This record gives sequence, C-alpha cells and structure tokens, in this order.
Amino acid sequence: MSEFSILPGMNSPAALKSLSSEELKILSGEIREYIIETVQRNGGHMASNLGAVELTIALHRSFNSPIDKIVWDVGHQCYTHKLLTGRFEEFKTLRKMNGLSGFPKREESPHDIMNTGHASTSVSAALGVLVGEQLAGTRGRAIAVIGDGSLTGGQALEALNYAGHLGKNLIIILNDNNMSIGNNVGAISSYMSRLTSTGSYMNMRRFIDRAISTIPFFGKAILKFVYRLKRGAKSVLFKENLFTDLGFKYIGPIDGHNIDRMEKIFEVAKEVNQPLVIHVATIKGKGLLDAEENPAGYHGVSPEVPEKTETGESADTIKMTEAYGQAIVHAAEKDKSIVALTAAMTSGTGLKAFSEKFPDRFFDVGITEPHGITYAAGMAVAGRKPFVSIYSTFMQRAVDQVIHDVAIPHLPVTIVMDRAGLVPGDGETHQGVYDISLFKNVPGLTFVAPVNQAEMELAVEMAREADGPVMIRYAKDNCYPECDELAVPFEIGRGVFLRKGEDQENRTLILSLGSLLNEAEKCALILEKKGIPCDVYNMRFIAPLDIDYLLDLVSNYNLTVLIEDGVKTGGLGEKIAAAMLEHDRNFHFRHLGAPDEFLGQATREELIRECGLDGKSLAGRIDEILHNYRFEEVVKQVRNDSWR
Ligand SMILES: Cc1ncc(C[n+]2csc(CCOP(=O)(O)OP(=O)(O)O)c2C)c(N)n1
Ligand SMILES: CC(=O)[C@@H](O)[C@H](O)COP(=O)(O)O
Ligand SMILES: [Mg+2]
Repeated sequence: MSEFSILPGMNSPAALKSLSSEELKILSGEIREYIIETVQRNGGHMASNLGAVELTIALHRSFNSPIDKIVWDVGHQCYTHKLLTGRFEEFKTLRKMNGLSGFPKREESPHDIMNTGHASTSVSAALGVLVGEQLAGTRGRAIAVIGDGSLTGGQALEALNYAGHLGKNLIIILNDNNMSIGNNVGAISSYMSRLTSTGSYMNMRRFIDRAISTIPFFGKAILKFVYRLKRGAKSVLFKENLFTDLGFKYIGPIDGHNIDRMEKIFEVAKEVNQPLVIHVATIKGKGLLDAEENPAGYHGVSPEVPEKTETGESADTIKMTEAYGQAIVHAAEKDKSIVALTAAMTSGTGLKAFSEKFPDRFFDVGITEPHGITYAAGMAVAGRKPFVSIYSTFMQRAVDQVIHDVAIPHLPVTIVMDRAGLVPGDGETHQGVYDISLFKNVPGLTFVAPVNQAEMELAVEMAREADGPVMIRYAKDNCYPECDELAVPFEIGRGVFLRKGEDQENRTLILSLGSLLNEAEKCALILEKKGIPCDVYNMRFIAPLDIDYLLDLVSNYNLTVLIEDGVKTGGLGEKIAAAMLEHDRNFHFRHLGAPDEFLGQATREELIRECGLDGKSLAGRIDEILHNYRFEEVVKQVRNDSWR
C-alpha cells in the first residue's frame, strides 16, 4: 500500500479544518490514490468516487457532521466521506465479507445517516431528518447530495415537489457530472446541461467566480453581498429556472473540484432560510485518465479475482447476462414488435448489443423503474412486445406497476430480472432475494428461472409467444454448462430432470430452482458417494406450477428437498409445501433458501456458503434430514410394535 502523509491523520472531519490549500491538494491526491488501489483490488465504484473527492472535503470542512446531516444519494460515491470519518484503516476491507461496506451504513458510523444503495432517496430522507429534528428542537442542517442521474428518479422529483412546498432550509447539493452509469437521459438532464453550458451564463459565472475567489474570507457579510450579486445576475439570465420555480433558491453551477470556492458558497448556504439547490459540476472519474475518458466502464469495477470464477465452476461458460443479451437480439431479429427497455442499466443488463443493433427499439428510461414498467404496459397496449430489464433488487420499486398496470390487464410485458438471488459485493441493499416472494402469486404471471444459454433462449421464445405477463430471473453468475437434458422445450409449469437414476427405491429428489443447479448437482454427487441415491430436477417454473404433476413426481421419493436462490420464507418451497397441505398429501418435503435476515456483502460463493446452499452444506443438511427421518421411522415402528 502507498505511504500517505496527510490522509491517515484525518480521522475526523475536525482534523480537516486546519489544513492549508496546499495540504488539501495533497490530501485530495492521497485520497484518489487510496481509492484507486483499493477499488482495483477489491472492486467497487471507481468513477463516481473519484469525481466526488473535493466536494466531500469541502462539505466536511464547511459543515459540522454528524450534527449537520449529510445524506448521500445511492451512496456509491461515499468513499472519501468514509476516509474522512475515521475509517482509513478499515477501508482496505472495502466490500469484503465482514469488511467496510461500499455504501453508507448506520451501523458503521454516526456520520452515515441512512443505509443506502438504491437511487433517488436522499432528498426525502434529508428532509425527513430536518423536519424531525426541528420538531424535536435539535439544531442541525440537512444536506442531500444527489447526482444528476439519481435526479431522474421519481422519488427525487416527488421529494423536490414536497420540499419546495414545505419551504424548510434543506440544502440539496446537485452533483452534476452529466452521467448516470452511462449517458444520463431525460429532459431534466438536458435542461441541466443547458444550465452548465449556456454561453452568457458561463461568462457571468466566470466573472462571479473570479470575484468570489479574489475576496478574502472576511466573513458572511461579504459573502451575502456576493450571493446577492450573483442572484441578481442569475435572475436576469434564468427567469425560468426550474428549481426557483419550485420554490428553491439556486446557486450554480460551481466548479466541484475547487474546494475553496465550494466552501465559500457553502458558507452562504448556511444563511439561506429556504430550500436551496447548489448545482456543482464535477468530472466523473476525475484524476484517473481512463476513467475520465470512459466513466461508464469505470462506474463499477470488478475485483481482482484469482483464476476461478465466482462460483469456482463453469469458467468456460458465458455469464447469464450475456446469454440474455444474445437471446433478446435473436428474438428481435425475427420479431419486429419486440422492444427492449432498461432503467439506466444498459450494460449491466446485457443490452448494449441490442441498443446498437436496434436503436429505434431500445429505450433507456433513466432511473425510473415504476415508470419503465407502466411505459412498457402502454407499449404492449399498442401492440409492441416489451422486454424490460431491471435488476431484481430495483424491481422492489415497481411491485404495484406489475400488479396494477401489467398483470390485471394481462398485458404481454416481459420483465427480465438480472442479479436475482445472492448478489456479490454490494451487500444488503442489492440482494435479489425477494422477487420470488413478491411476485410468485401474481395471477396470470408466468415466472421462470433459466439456468443456461439454451434455457435462456427457450425462456425468451416462450415470453415472445405469450399473451400475458412473463418474468425471467437469473443470477449474476455463469451459465450452467450446456447439455442435452436442459435443451428440451419449455412445458408450462414443469421442469426437467438433470439427473435421474434407474432405481426408484429409497431415492432422494432435489428440486433445484435457477442458478443453484450446479450446487444441487454437487450435492447429489456427494450424497451418492455416501450411498444416498439422488435425482436432480431443474424446476424452471415458479409460476404457474403443474401441481398434480409435481406431487405425483414427489410421491416416488423418500425425501424431496427444494433449493432456491431467494428467501426461504414466502419462496417457491413454501408455495409447494402449501400445495401439499392443500392436497392432503403428506410427503417428506423440505425447502432450503436464504434465511430471513439481511445478507451483507461477500462474493457470491461466500454468500451461497453462508446460506448453507453450497453442494457440501446441502449434502450435510440432507444427510441430517434423512437421518432424523429414519430415526422418526424407527421410533414410530417401536411405538407401533409396543402398541400391538
Ligand atoms: C433504484 C435504482 N436503480 C438503479 C440503480 C443503479 N445505479 C446506481 S448508481 C446509478 C447512476 C447514478 O447516477 P448519478 O446519480 O448521476 O451518480 P454518478 O454515478 O454519476 O456519480 C445507477 C443507475 C440504483 N442504485 N438504484
Ligand atoms: C450502485 C449501484 O446500484 C450499481 O452501480 C450496482 O452496484 C451495479 O452492480 P453491478 O456491478 O453488478 O452491475
Ligand atoms: Mg451523474
């Protein structure tokens, strides 16, 4: 690790306040160096963090955290904040299991006001804290730091609407780098680009910035005067400023890499007694040339991984994301009515090729998952076949849109949930373990979990032909290897056997859902070595289920165990167990999934192990279930014998 001269001593924001401009420059360089080397090793959000270094320093020098509450939107830009609030040493463990989270976390520090990871929440949260504290009689400021991408999200706009109405002294720092993960989209984004690029305004801004920078720090009176001057200039130029129209004061855009200027503006901000937007222009990836040139490529950087893949297997197969990216292009080539949508995750959801090949049939709607689903419903009404790609965790935002706008009118919208199940690196906020419990019972919804390329093609084809809603879920993992057993067409409600023995006596059946199929197979191999014959059945379907078929299948087995890459409570296993009860069929059935607790950050392999869903743990658990079951049988036998 590099040697640093100033950074290690910055163990609280107070330490920052005595640094000279020269020292601040050195500090910014050290922070960048530490972020770059840590993210290259552990993975993480590189470009957003590099762009927010000076902004964070200025905020912590001007405000008094944690009495003043700084709320980071998404939180993926909070590394400098962590380094300046006593977490220099732990930063080495960034995104590692039991290490420092890549997002703000209340459990980690009193300076982390909210646990975040999903976009567009900061304005609501900061406003809530402000009003709550004012009601409680506590004195502090609340500052929401939100990116231009996150400002496209509906919740942020709802919060602006309400904050403008309330008129409280909320401070919103709009960190505008003119990028979401990829290019930012939307009318507000274009509007902000105009704010930062209007020629006459830029000239005036340069004049005012120069004026500010030449004024020695004589105190608030001068700053207030400068602010008034600036406001005067602005009001001439921006009569129609969106923020001022909504009831905010607006300052900006200011250079988000100039600590001195930002501090002076923040001093002004403290005196403003109404909601205020400070528009700060930053460069995403600042200080790392490759990241500045390709901020999208450096948004999320993968960790250095030794030779093997996340699951330690199938290194020669492609990722499920890529399998979907190919399948949707194949489908769109033969069906002109197909359109593909994403909520700001073009590359993460594998849609880059589609967007390039069919630009007129591709829609990035911004960070607007609920809007995206209803927009797709509208397209379906107009005869298109929309495929909407959204990470499982972000679909939590759009449950009502699925039920109200897609399922009730039974529209042929396909929702493609990438990052379903256990998700590496990001932690609690990004686990995709709730989609099965949220959507499995939505009437008329066909819900499938393909495991490899062949199944992905089949699932997309089935969705293309469907006359109602379809959901497809898969993990951030490699495909299960291609094989004949999985290449057979989809039969609604039924799965396929991956392994099936001849001998029907005393066999155990593993019902496997989705991406844990390789673990199910490993488990079967371990058990067979111990003399416990096991079949493995790939469920394919979450809904609908051909229950009669499934119950007949299960009745041939000594014990049936379902494993799923999602929470056990409310999951597929519970649905099957309920069907067994309903049919008065008393089978030996168990279901295993993720526990009822929030799962932190780790690699996917570690998470699978933590949940006891890896082949070895599964084998141990099934062995134990069989042992207890045999013991119960013996007890029953003894009881029966003594009764006679
Ligand atoms: C609800 C939701 N949808 C999607 C994402 C994925 N996501 C994380 S950061 C990001 C872009 C945010 O852009 P911006 O706020 O401008 O921050 P920047 O990365 O440019 O600093 C997206 C789409 C998310 N975190 N939450
Ligand atoms: C902060 C955020 O929500 C995204 O950047 C997310 O971390 C992306 O995850 P992937 O790297 O798996 O696309
Ligand atoms: Mg941005």
